[in-house]
Amino acid sequence: MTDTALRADGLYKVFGRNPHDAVRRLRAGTPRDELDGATAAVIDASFEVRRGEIFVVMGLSGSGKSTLIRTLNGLQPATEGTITIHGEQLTGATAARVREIRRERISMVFQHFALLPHRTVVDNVAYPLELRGVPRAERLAKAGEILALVGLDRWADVPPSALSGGMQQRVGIARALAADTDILLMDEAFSALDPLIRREMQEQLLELQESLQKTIVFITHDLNEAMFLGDRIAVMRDGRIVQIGTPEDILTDPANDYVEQFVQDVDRARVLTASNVMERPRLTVAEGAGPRTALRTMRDGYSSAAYVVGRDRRLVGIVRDRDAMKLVRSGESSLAGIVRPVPQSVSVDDVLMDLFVPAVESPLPLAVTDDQGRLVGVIPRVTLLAALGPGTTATAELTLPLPPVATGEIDRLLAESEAVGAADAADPEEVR
Ligand SMILES: Nc1ncnc2c1ncn2[C@@H]1O[C@H](COP(=O)(O)OP(=O)(O)OP(=O)(O)O)[C@@H](O)[C@H]1O
Repeated sequence: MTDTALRADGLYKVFGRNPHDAVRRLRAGTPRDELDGATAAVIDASFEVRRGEIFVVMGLSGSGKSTLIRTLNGLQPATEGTITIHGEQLTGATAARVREIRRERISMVFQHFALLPHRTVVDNVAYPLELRGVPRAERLAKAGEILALVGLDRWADVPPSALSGGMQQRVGIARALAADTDILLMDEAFSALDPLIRREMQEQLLELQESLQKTIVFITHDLNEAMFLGDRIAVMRDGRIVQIGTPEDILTDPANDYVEQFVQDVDRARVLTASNVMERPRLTVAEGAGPRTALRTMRDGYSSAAYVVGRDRRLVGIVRDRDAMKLVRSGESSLAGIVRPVPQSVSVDDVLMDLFVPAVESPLPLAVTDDQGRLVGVIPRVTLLAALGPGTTATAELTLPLPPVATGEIDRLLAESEAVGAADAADPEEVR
């Protein structure tokens, strides 16, 4: 089994007169708007969607998204090119086989829910199973389970019209899940919902996806939605895919001016993660180092505190300049007694939106750790603000809660302690 659930190669969909001739002309370089009598809705689309991935197709109205999705599920034949679903070619299959592939492999969720008004919620969800001839008791049991999954089990026996828009769309999703196909095609599935409900639905979809691991092709004209949901995003313009990439790729490295203009309005705080903006940690002291080394590091970094890292750069704690000074005064050679717990650290995958509170509460540039607890980066507050992109004007680091001890004072103390022959417990490891 391959890891590719769905793939398109050189796909064209042209409506109107002489579609194959139009494809030939497009290939020869004729602009799309000079194809008299023919509309090229999808032009030379090639991509693959991996199993378990949310692949978003994003573009303005008329860019060809709906046509692409209808071609992918065989509702309308491609003009040229191929579509492969789990290794089987859809393009070129008989109409009967296309219907079978669709039934077994692909479910759709539509913008306007497309529920059956005279059936109860549970019967709507059970409908795809009914089409497959699953006995009533069995399909109702399965539908009930899925309704519980989307939090609608209490509403099983009412007609869809008794539900709010968001709840109706959850029924639509439940129906698609009941079909138990690997691939879900979602066409502007949340676009008809109020913004707050829409946000909730996006979050719920991601939650469901964590456990279900479906292959989802999600169509939207909303870039924020695309960025929030997509593992990868294909940006369409005038029938062509102009860029395919992760949300971070598209935000930080737009392929052309068109994509760049699009991403200007993106809510970066929901897209970029700590790993996208973190810097190399500078203020670190090895766990085995002594208070004098720690003090020098803090003095050189004009900081009142530093991170302490152990073997493999594991984040161990934090030391403060005042505590280190006390140790030096008392002739102590090990840092161990003054290492405090790190008040705030974040993970590489946390989105910027979740970093603000920790950043405000952190006495040092925010520590970023990987899943093994290693210190892999830090985020100064100014970097966090700058990362929010156009319009942010912050130019200086905010003041630390506790200002560092004056360097002159530290210099004096270090000189005095050297004069009496004090030394740190161990040579500090090289910490980069
Ligand atoms: N059945 C059809 N016959 C002729 N032209 C069509 C047909 N369906 C779509 N088109 C044209 O193909 C182009 C792409 O339309 P499509 O609906 O795929 O875009 P879209 O990105 O989904 O836009 P929207 O979000 O408005 O639906 C448009 O120019 C549209 O007019």
